[in-house]
Amino acid sequence: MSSTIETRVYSSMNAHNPLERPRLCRFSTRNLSFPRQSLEKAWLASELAMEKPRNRGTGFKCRNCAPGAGTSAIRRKKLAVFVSGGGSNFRSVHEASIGGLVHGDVAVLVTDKPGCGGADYARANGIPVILFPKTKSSAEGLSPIDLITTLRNFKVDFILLAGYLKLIPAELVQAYPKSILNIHPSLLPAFGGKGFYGLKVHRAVIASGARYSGPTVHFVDENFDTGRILAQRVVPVLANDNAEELAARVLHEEHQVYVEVVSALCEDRIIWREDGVPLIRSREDPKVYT
Ligand SMILES: Nc1nc2c(c(=O)[nH]1)N[C@@H](CN(C=O)c1ccc(C(=O)N[C@@H](CCC(=O)O)C(=O)O)cc1)CN2
Ligand SMILES: NCC(=O)N[C@@H]1O[C@H](COP(=O)([O-])[O-])[C@@H](O)[C@H]1O
Repeated sequence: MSSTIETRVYSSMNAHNPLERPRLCRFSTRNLSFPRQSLEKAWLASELAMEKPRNRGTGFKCRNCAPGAGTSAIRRKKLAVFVSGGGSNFRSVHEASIGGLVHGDVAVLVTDKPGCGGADYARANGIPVILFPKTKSSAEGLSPIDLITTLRNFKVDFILLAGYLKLIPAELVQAYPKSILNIHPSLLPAFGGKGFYGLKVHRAVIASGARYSGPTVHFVDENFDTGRILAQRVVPVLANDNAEELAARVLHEEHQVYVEVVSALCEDRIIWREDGVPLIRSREDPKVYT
């Protein structure tokens, strides 16, 4: 069996231009820590995504559209989720998608750790897994431009970072304006930025004497954790908390708030205030924003 997979990569602008000659990409399957089939599946799904857009019924009937707008079908969105670890937030969003709480589908999982729990969950659920970024140790990873092309081929609308530990490059941020979210386990802008991830965040919160903490969902810009804040939840920091206990309390809230935010995102209920602050329009009462 060849140790190379060749596939076509179209420019992100003309994915369907029959006249465009696609670039030939070769992916070595040697030393792949995840089965060759995953990569083939990713490219096959990518090809299928280009040729046969999935038709998932007539679309979502919006019960709470602005008065006079009547019911209008809202297109079901396509999501890419980026993980580096266990993937419990990814799992929460995926389960909400299957359960009907999120009007979207996870089209692809992107990771820098192909052996992580999130990647295992994706493979077990038939979701293509893509390795990003390309590094010295993982030559099979995609370059930013190839990742963008692949996401376009999957028709991805929104990117959700969920415990992804690498800096998203400016090219990707610019290719998906106001369309990349991240969940961070502290009340930003406190305890964010380079070096603040996982238990390190909770250790810093406890050491600071802060009495409250909680998750922040924010839009992603070119820097770590400086994008516009969209949602937060608050939990108490107890006097005898250790980092693991606080992490578990915050993570429970993360699973709730990320599903609520992604649900709003997929139902086009995010609006931008004139000062640039994003707000979520209530599904129950369109006059209420949080
Ligand atoms: N362009 C952006 N990329 C990413 C953002 C972002 O807001 N903008 N958020 C992070 C997620 N994150 C916090 O929510 C975060 C992740 C990782 C780090 C960090 O310091 N990473 C280390 C490397 C860790 C590793 O590879 O094991 C580092 O860069 O030195 C800070 C914050 C995801 N990307
Ligand atoms: N700064 C980024 C960061 O620390 N993200 C955090 O990593 C964990 C991933 O858990 P999960 O893999 O079970 O979703 C979550 O607590 C998330 O907030």
